[in-house]
Amino acid sequence: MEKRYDPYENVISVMDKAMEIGRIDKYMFEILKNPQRETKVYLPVEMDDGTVKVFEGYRVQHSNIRGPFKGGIRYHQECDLNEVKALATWMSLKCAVVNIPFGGAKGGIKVDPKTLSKRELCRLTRRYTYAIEPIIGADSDIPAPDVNTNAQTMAWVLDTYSMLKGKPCPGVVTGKPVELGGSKGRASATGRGVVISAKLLLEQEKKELKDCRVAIQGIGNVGGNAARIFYHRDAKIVALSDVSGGIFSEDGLNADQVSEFVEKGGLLVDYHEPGIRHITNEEVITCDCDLLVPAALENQINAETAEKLQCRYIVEGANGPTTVEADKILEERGITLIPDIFANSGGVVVSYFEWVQNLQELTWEKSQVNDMLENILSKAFNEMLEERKNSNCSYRMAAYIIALRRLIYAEEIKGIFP
Ligand SMILES: NC(=O)C1=CN([C@@H]2O[C@H](COP(=O)(O)OP(=O)(O)OC[C@H]3O[C@@H](n4cnc5c(N)ncnc54)[C@H](O)[C@@H]3O)[C@@H](O)[C@H]2O)C=CC1
Ligand SMILES: O=C(O)CCC(=O)C(=O)O
Repeated sequence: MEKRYDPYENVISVMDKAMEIGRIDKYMFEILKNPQRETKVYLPVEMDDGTVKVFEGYRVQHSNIRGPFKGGIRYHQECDLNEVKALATWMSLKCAVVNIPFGGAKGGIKVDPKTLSKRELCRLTRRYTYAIEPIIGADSDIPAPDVNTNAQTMAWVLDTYSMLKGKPCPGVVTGKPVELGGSKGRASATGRGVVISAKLLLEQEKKELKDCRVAIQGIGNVGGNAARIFYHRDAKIVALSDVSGGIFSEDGLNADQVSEFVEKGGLLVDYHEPGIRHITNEEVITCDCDLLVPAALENQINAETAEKLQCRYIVEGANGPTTVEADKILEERGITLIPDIFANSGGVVVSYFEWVQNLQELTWEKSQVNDMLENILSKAFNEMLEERKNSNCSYRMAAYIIALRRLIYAEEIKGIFP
């Protein structure tokens, strides 16, 4: 029986194992285990009916050893400090494995955004920005979108922060609308990175995307963009899901059509088309496919579901979708997995490009952004392959070993004491 899932315990336990496999001295582990700063804020917000509700918000800054803190903001009813700590730690590891000059952070608010009007969400976002304003900034900590937040949310953060500073500060957030200094290609970057990861993995296996039957859990920013790109590269999308459930078609789904329906506010439970059948979210994870992309929340591939998987490959679009117990089962069952800290890094890589464009007051073309993203991911993938050979380990262990070595080296040369 699997014990209660704790995302922070999960990431610490994977770090521990990677240090052993990579023969990394553990004297720095205590530092990396703990975030540099945890901030909790209480946010009074006036509701449309005139009542006041107080929401709990967080910003955890795990490490800025390799560059300014960086990471998204999540709105979710189950979000808590522990989850945000795990997400912030994954950000430090992610930026290190693809070798971009950022540290790791994450923010969140415990709220179900579906229960708020657009004006209430705007007021909540502005209040949160006001509360964390002293600890964010283009040279200190740069938020971005995550679950249930998007370019509109980032526009509100940017506007509130700029008002407080008395000048436009585009570099304080990434993933903002292109019209406000966002980068072309950022909205689809995480999904694009997932597809690039799948392509790089399949090349190792002497296979191609066009021969692949893909199932994707979550059709939001990451899953929806990945689905469209897979579809346009001739992979067959057999299953897609959102919070309401999943749809399956042996002949393949038209990802453009389904995404358009979802982008207009539709739920998949209401999506109907000849030849599709409705399935549960667990059935999406365990359906008959070659490649599974979890792109929703943590703890989806656990000891229970891992035994039932029918896929051959997993590319983790979500952060932390797989538990430590499940990882063991996947290895025993010969299911190959590209880990979140590499597979979903496309978002933060293009966030880095956005930040560089903002600081230099430049705008780059989408083709340039996409080419640079592919170059960074290909280089980091080759480093993972090399480490896999040297340490005779999984892709997850290889990614963690590379990231931990980089973080520890930066700690060492900086020196611990001021
Ligand atoms: N947005 C980004 O750039 C990045 C996001 N990620 C990670 O990717 C994952 C998804 O994030 P986004 O696509 O941005 O979020 P999103 O809010 O745009 O989409 C989330 C999707 O998951 C579905 N979902 C929610 N709860 C679910 C449940 N219990 N079961 C099944 N599906 C459920 C939603 O209906 C939606 O389709 C998260 O783990 C996030 O941390 C990672 C890197 C960057
Ligand atoms: O684009 C970013 O800065 C971070 C995106 C994010 O939150 C993530 O990679 O999990």
